[in-house]
Amino acid sequence: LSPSNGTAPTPLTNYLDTQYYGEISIGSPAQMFNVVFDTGSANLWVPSYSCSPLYTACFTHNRYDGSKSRTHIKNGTGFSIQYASGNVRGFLSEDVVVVGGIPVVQVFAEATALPAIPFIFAKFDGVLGMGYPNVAIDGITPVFDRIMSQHVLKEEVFSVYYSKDPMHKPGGELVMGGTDPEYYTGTFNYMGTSEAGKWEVNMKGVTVGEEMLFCKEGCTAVIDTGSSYITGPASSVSVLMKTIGATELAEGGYTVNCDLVKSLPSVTFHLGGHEYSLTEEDYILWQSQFGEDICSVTFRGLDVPPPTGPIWILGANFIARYYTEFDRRNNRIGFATAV
Ligand SMILES: COCCCC[C@@](O)(c1ccccc1-c1ccccc1)[C@@H]1CCCN(C(=O)[C@H]2C[C@@H](N)[C@@H](O)C2)C1
Repeated sequence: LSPSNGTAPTPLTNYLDTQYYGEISIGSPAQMFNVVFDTGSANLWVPSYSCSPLYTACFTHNRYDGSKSRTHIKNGTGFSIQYASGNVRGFLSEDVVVVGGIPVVQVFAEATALPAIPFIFAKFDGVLGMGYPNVAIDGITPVFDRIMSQHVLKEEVFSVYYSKDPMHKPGGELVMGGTDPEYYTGTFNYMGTSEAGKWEVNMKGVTVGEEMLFCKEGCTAVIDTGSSYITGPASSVSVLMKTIGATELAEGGYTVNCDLVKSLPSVTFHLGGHEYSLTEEDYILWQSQFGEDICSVTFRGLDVPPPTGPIWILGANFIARYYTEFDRRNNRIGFATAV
């Protein structure tokens, strides 16, 4: 797998099965950054050298310094992107960005206001949006679109492998231009994206054990490489948690008694005529804190207001089980069993 045969791999790091990120460079000489490759957004931003000292999160991460890059092009337009956790503000710049060995001249944002929560917990520096152009703030052409227009990729697709085992090296892999057979078995099942220009599909239902409990009339599922967990409508997730005997923590997380994990039901997502099941191994995060075992459930309630919502967001814990191909040529998503 190398740029020569039209596919470009980027190894990813897995931090506690909740943060997956890979390295890119910006500028000449190269300034290195760790970024989350996020199908739920479509802009690239990294912390800025001119971030105010008020923002601690800037100083615990790599920062881009335009004055040190001979290929830096000044822009200065204001920028702000909104996440579920709050927004990131800054200004636009342009420079050579290298992803998987492929250089592109890219407009990106230098973040000058980076909220401590949650970014002091981020092991990565910034976010590289892998979403469609119509999701991009300020109409900026996304990185992957710039790479596609160079016609260096064998196929206009990218694929994501997230490992489930923090000791596994690499912790994951992004392949632009194809898939990596080393990380999946069997064939891909494909389904068309539901709405033009978003990495989301129609879901026909969510089954717990043998009973279809949620999304019975159909709903939308977003396949989001930038989310750690699976989120669903708060009411559905609270019923799901009651069904598996989980208790809610203060900050919206859930835990179960580790002794009961073995008997937990599988949760099955009905997508594109196929059933994608997660067992307790896929949705329980077994952590030992201060010598005792904490079994947290990697589901979260999240109410997304209409018309976008109600939606289910299938994040890293789903992708870790189902190797995912994002196909821009055919506007479809493919799943195969990850190894
Ligand atoms: C697989 O690796 C996941 C990376 C972690 C994502 C995340 O857990 C995170 C944790 C710690 C520090 C920062 C961030 C984080 C925050 C914002 C952008 C990117 C990463 C996010 C926490 C808030 C909710 N959430 C999203 O809205 C995410 C949803 C997604 N689409 C993004 O646009 C924002 C996920």
